[in-house]
Amino acid sequence: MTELLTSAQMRAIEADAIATGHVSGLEMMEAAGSGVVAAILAWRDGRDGPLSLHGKLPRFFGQTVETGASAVVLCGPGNNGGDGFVIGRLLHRAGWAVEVFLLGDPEALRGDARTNYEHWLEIGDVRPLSDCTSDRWIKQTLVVDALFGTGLTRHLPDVVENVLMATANCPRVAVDVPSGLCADRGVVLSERSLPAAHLTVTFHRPKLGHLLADGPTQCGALAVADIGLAARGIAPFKHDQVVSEAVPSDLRKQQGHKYSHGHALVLSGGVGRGGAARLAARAALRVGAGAVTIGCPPAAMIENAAQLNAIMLQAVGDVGALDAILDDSRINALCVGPGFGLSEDRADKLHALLKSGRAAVIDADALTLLSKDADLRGALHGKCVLTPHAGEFARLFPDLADAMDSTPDRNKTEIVRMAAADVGCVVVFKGADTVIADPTGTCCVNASAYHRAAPWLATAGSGDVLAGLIAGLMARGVTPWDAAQTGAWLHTESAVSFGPGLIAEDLPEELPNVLQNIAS
Ligand SMILES: NC(=O)C1=CN([C@@H]2O[C@H](COP(=O)(O)OP(=O)(O)OC[C@H]3O[C@@H](n4cnc5c(N)ncnc54)[C@H](O)[C@@H]3O)[C@@H](O)[C@H]2O)[C@@H](O)CC1
Ligand SMILES: [K+]
Repeated sequence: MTELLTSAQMRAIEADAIATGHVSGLEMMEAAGSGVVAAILAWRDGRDGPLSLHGKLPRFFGQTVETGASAVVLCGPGNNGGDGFVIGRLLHRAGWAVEVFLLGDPEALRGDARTNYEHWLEIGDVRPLSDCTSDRWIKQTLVVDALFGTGLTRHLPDVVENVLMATANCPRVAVDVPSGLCADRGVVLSERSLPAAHLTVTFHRPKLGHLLADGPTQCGALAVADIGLAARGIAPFKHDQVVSEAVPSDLRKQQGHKYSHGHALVLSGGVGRGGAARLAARAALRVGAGAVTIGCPPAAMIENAAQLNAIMLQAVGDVGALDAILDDSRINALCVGPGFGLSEDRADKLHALLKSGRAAVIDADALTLLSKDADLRGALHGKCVLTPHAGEFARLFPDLADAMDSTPDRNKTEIVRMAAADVGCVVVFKGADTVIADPTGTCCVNASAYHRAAPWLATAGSGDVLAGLIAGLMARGVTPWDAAQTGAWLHTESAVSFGPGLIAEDLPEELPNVLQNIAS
């Protein structure tokens, strides 16, 4: 499990390591610079570097050893700039021609950044960033972006934006965070569309901003370098302060008959609206629920019967009929929302499902019903999992959605934690950066990014499959939290494994390959 840190947490870890004498700031800065240079050399030489790399790097297209390697290092006024001076020195030692530019007054440099600035002055000079004009970049020199890291607090100055725009055609390495990207929220603090880095090398742990929102696009590929803190992990943070990357539960099946693996009931909409529920039901069955039943209005029985084999079918006329089905105590997980409809009788049925107290995935139309009806919302309980996309989230939690868009220090993970605490159950806020939280503050991110990027997952019916996966896992007895996290993880893995051209029907069919890979 990898933890994702905020800037403040990274600063606290560094300060604690320094205060306890574990490592000095100067040693960390040297290790940071050396980690970046190791990654640059590996990229240039087309070999696997010493750092594990997330995502794909393009072939290095700058100058080579044979043609003479050159780099321009852009340094900022803080410790990110300090890393830049180390990188300049180490690249120079490796035989590169290096030019260094600095934003701001050299006299204002402090601490370890100042020490490394002075070391660099023994090698070469430092010119003002404003001297960087665009005609310098036609040589395809490697650009090292050490302007701002985790200390970025406001929009970029014009001079920085101009230089970043002028580097658009150059191979570019970002130190810790691409300058302009907020390390906590993954949003770009600039009105302009800044060119992305090809490679970002961060330190100790990825930051939230590397995975959220625009982070993956801006970072290019991501590498993580140790700076002497590996043994210190992420202490001293409590579980409700730490965000992890999503990981799957152990999905091996024990021996048993079908009902010992649970029975999921998926509610479907009326005639011509059953596809979404069928997708969810198929995913629930593929992920290992022992039995799956679709409950549909009587008029939709023929349509569904014509499409289903292993999935069972029951007519659900009114709420009384639903209650009768729910009398079967073997039904232990519910999925409601995909193609469900919004009429009044649907709200009554949703109420009956919630009243049964069973594990339940609430998706799509069921979320819209919830957002309109306080009684329904009040019937949510700890075994529910809500799976809103951005629009549904904004309808359910309008104040939180506003705060995420307008409050600089609120990121998606904090917002989803607050939503989960509000409704008292697990919330899965879907997107390329899916964030999952439970009411106790446990939180993880399942990012379809870097080596797990699957843009083809944005396809009709993909959300229905996710709802079915989570319901199927809960039928198997997996807790709502683990089912949400594992379902999201499997959803991405199936999409990555299938590749481009994917449609929602392919996701459940790809699942056996994914399950067999994680079991081996
Ligand atoms: N001991 C440490 O703290 C270590 C820090 N490291 C590096 O240090 C970085 C963090 O250093 P800092 O906290 O100094 O932060 P930064 O170097 O990211 O930037 C902070 C400086 O930029 C100014 N600033 C922020 N936003 C601005 C804007 N939009 N326009 C103009 N000025 C702006 C701040 O006032 C401050 O002077 C990390 O990203 C990492 O690269 C590494 O060297 C590892 C060790
Ligand atoms: K940077």
